[in-house]
Amino acid sequence: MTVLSCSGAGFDAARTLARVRHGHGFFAQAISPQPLEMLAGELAAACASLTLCDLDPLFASPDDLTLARHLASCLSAPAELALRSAPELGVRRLAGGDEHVWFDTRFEAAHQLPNVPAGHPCGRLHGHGFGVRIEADAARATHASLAAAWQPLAARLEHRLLNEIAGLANPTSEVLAAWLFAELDVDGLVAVEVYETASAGSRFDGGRWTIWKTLRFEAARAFDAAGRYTGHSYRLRLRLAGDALDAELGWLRDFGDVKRAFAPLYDALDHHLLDTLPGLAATDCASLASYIGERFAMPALAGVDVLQNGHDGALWRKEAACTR
Ligand SMILES: Nc1nc2c(c(=O)[nH]1)N=C([C@H](O)[C@H](O)COP(=O)(O)OP(=O)(O)OP(=O)(O)O)CN2
Repeated sequence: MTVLSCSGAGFDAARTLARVRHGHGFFAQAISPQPLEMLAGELAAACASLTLCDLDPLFASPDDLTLARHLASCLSAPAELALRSAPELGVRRLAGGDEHVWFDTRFEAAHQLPNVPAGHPCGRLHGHGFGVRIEADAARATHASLAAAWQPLAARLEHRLLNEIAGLANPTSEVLAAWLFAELDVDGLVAVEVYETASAGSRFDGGRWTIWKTLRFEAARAFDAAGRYTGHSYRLRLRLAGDALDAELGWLRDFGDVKRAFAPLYDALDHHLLDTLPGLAATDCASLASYIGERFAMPALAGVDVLQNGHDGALWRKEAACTR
């Protein structure tokens, strides 16, 4: 088990790429074993040093990967560094040095889950604006090649009833992510993520699925030696992982089951003073993530993310190497 810190910071800057001069609102996210305050301070300083800069004289080629490498090099511990240069585009540089590009897209479609128990809302014909993230090896794919590879899939999925498509008779997020992984013609494909709703999603990397359910809770804590209080709208992401789906239901575990099983812990956290929670050693995000990870006894639980302000927080992981 391990706990990592996670922090985010943005900067606005100009650059020339493919001879076109333009500007971006970049957003960087770093994940590292450093204490949160140290990671957040170093990332904020690195981003501030690029704020409102012309990047052209600073870098031989101010592309996303070069900037991600630069920001990672400003941190005093090895970190995973993700950089988003547009709402739908970004790169991810893992702590070990692997580099990925990702492209986000969407499609609108209907589906129903035919094997769920009677009365389950997903047994009814309904629909979603499905979010999709395609992530690939940066040495073998580009944002443009990912966007091009998506086009034939978009034509097959957009405004369709997914159950009528070969291979999607039971179109859960997990089945859809694996189907897209098989159907996408992408050199160096690393993973596909599918988001049915803003609060739940699934990732398939060719062998293993991760699913998550995101919840919010509102809580207070004492934040200094004088015992003064502050409060946060915490974002909590519960992650489960496995290398096989339930043969009939086509999922690792119903998102709704994850939420229901978590309800007793949720009730202990939401609208409470965290300092009074029995067994919680400290109220920083790392302590909270560990507390939840150690107490939420759901088989296949792989991770717990606790963010206190949307981008700063801690990631508890059952396996050290896994940040997604
Ligand atoms: N592991 C999976 N569980 C569920 C899937 C799935 O694909 N994989 N799909 C569904 C439904 O299609 C549903 O639309 C989405 O589920 P859920 O997150 O439970 O939906 P809500 O938006 O209603 O959740 P709230 O937390 O109440 O907002 C069900 N499960």
